[in-house]
Amino acid sequence: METTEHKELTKKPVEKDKQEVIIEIKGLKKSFGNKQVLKNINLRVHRGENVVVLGRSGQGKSVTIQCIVGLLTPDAGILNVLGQEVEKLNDKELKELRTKIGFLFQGAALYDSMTVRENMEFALTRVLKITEQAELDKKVEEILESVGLPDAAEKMPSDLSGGMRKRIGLARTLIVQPEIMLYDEPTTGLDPITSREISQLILEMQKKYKTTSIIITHDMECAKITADRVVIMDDGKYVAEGTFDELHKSDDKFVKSYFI
Ligand SMILES: Nc1ncnc2c1ncn2[C@@H]1O[C@H](COP(=O)(O)OP(=O)(O)OP(=O)(O)O)[C@@H](O)[C@H]1O
Repeated sequence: METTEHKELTKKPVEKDKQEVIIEIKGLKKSFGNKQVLKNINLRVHRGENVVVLGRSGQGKSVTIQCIVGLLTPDAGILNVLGQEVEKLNDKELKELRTKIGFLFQGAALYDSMTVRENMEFALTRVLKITEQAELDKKVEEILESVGLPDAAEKMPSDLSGGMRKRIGLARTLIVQPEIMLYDEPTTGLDPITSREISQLILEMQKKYKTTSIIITHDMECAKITADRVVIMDDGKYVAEGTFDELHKSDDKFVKSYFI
């Protein structure tokens, strides 16, 4: 397995009041038929912050991030992303906003018929409109180095292990320099050691590329490694919020149940 050693990074507490708000969600509601999934979601994410969202299955964590990128339309509430109200954007503006947001969903979403290099170059030409080969080569080399797979450029996605696919998926997302990263269960399906490496890599990439991230996970080690702040979602609302350590020490029975 190709891996690199990732040194433990220390997290400095984010001085929230001094930081620009990058994502602001107020009173978000969303129903499907007669099922109200989001009842009242309120969240502010500051520049450079990693916010982890915990919650049982089917609580609407993924629905929330789909609303953030305008893939789902909320029934009520305000969603402000990078200073723009998502609901008020036309198709062109929404497309433009999405180029500033990277997604890492459960399947790493690589094109299987393209090599790793072609996957990266495709993203670069499509989003950043880079066409000069020397610049493409430089960016591909740099990002593969960053994710610890400098020799993977000519490989096909089918030749990669699950952990390597996640790294390459992360590289393909980060290569276009998104301001916001949205991770939906980035460590699902990986063994504990690879999961830890991916969590460490998410933290490392946040520091290096200064992205602002929302990370949905059921993996408590991922939460511990990556989170500046953790929110817990239940019954369509965020019911607890704090640093990982604050929530870990909570006396609240419901919050405690996540840390057993
Ligand atoms: N497009 C849709 N149409 C109808 N129902 C949907 C749609 N998207 C999500 N839902 C429903 O909304 C609820 C919340 O789904 P969501 O995927 O956000 O949960 P989650 O908290 O992310 O769960 P998990 O941790 O299992 O991924 C589920 O009951 C799901 O079936």
